[in-house]
Amino acid sequence: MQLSDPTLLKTQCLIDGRWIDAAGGETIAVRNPATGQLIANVPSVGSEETEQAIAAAEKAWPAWRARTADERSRLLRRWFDLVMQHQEDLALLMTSEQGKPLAEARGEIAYAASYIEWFAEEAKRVYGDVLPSPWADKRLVVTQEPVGVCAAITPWNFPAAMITRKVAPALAAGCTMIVKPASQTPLSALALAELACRAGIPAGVLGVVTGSARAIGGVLTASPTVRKLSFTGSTEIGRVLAAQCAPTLKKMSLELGGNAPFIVFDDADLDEAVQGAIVSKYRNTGQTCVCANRLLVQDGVYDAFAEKLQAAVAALRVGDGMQEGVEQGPLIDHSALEKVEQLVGDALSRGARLVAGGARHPLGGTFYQPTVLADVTPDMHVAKEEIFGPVAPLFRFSSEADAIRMANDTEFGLAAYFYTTDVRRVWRVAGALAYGMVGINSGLISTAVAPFGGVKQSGMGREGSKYGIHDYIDTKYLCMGGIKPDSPPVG
Ligand SMILES: NC(=O)C1=CN([C@@H]2O[C@H](COP(=O)(O)OP(=O)(O)OC[C@H]3O[C@@H](n4cnc5c(N)ncnc54)[C@H](OP(=O)(O)O)[C@@H]3O)[C@@H](O)[C@H]2O)C=CC1
Ligand SMILES: O=C(O)CCCC(=O)O
Repeated sequence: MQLSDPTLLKTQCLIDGRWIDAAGGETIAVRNPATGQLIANVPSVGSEETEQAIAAAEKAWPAWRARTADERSRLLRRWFDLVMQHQEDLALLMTSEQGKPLAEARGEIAYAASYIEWFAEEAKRVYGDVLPSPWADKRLVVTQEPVGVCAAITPWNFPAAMITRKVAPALAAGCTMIVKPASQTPLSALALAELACRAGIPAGVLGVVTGSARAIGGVLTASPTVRKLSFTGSTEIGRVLAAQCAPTLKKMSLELGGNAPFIVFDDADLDEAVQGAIVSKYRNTGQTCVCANRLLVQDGVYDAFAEKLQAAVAALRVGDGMQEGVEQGPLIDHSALEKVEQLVGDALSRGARLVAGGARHPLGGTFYQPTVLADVTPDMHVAKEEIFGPVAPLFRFSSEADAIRMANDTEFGLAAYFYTTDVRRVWRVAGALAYGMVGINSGLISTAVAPFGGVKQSGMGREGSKYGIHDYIDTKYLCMGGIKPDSPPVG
């Protein structure tokens, strides 16, 4: 990996504006999932360093919140500019540690930067309110205040965007934040932090700690100083963190697992639906929480859709993401590969039919062939579990009511998609789907301007959009008495 700016390869944690190693010198190895090669070692810090990061964030908070929204906005804007100036280096770092194709990594850097830009703008739009008073001698005012010291725990599948989607609104609102990135992809987080420092974000306002998830997570969740935790990852760990945050009653944003239905009705434009399915299912080699997990296809177009999808999947180029033209990288690690293998094996053993792929890729390592399974039924594990791999299971349905029942038959409620050309059906189905986000004739829904988040076991809170900053704000009510009865009324 040849970076134009080699100083972006940071291998230390950021605490109180200083780059530090673990007190005991322990490290975590970061490897390229496409080659298995060691890229770098980063510190494996524990509770002591995490306490220091919290103390630094607490110390930095009063001055940071006291800055005007415009000042915070300008610093964020400078950070955005630097991220975009270093897009290529950041993309190279990401592909090296995460495996996604370079074109997707470049796209993720622009996507990550868009959250910084968006919240730099939103920083100036956190409005209070004046309420009509029920008392002649009192004025009622509502102010919006930063919640304080925040923490973020982020996953490996979007090593940059999941960080900026949390840090940018937190900093815009006047909070400080400590980030614990996934151990498999810390380099993107550290490079972003380096650029935040260069942008002039003051010491302590942003901290990054890498290391033992349990130790760091334990301290962040137990600390009464940390007033909010934002987590993206598995539902299983989300529940653990929610329990750990309960004693200190922190605010929480949880962006957890999904089991997205992708419904194709008889009246859909099939070519558009296939294109949408490729984007939704195979983006990041199927490793996103909004990836289509169950493709529900109506009787009348089932065979035609399967055939077209098979052809599109056969054209996908698998390989090392560093190679130009590659569209499918490796899975993140061997346990992800084994999970995908087990899910496919279970489906085939219960009567699913193989349409494409269905095995490890000849490239070896953690590469898996883009796969399509037909005749999949609700008793198979793929119907219930988040696949997190390049496997598209096709289910058959006959009526709209069946499709809605099958789509909602899951504990998850993050994203859903459907394809139809009937405008009345659009409104009926969109209203009936129990999901936080619905793509209609679109397989790609993510953007910084829209609220991202789920219902049911997919979590709580919204990220991005005008709503995203509210997760970092406390509403305060001021009741001002003693106003002379002849003062002019307000509100
Ligand atoms: N919603 C989403 O976007 C994601 C969903 N997933 C789902 O989860 C499955 C497993 O992936 P996995 O990476 O293990 O996801 P996890 O939920 O285990 O990891 C996500 C983040 O949580 C951290 N973490 C793990 N355990 C703890 C803990 N006890 N306390 C505090 N932090 C913790 C991880 O740290 P560390 O890396 O150090 O372990 C990482 O930073 C995937 O197959 C997929 O189904 C996974 C990633 C993202
Ligand atoms: O999988 C995730 O949790 C990240 C969501 C990616 C997106 O914003 O589309």
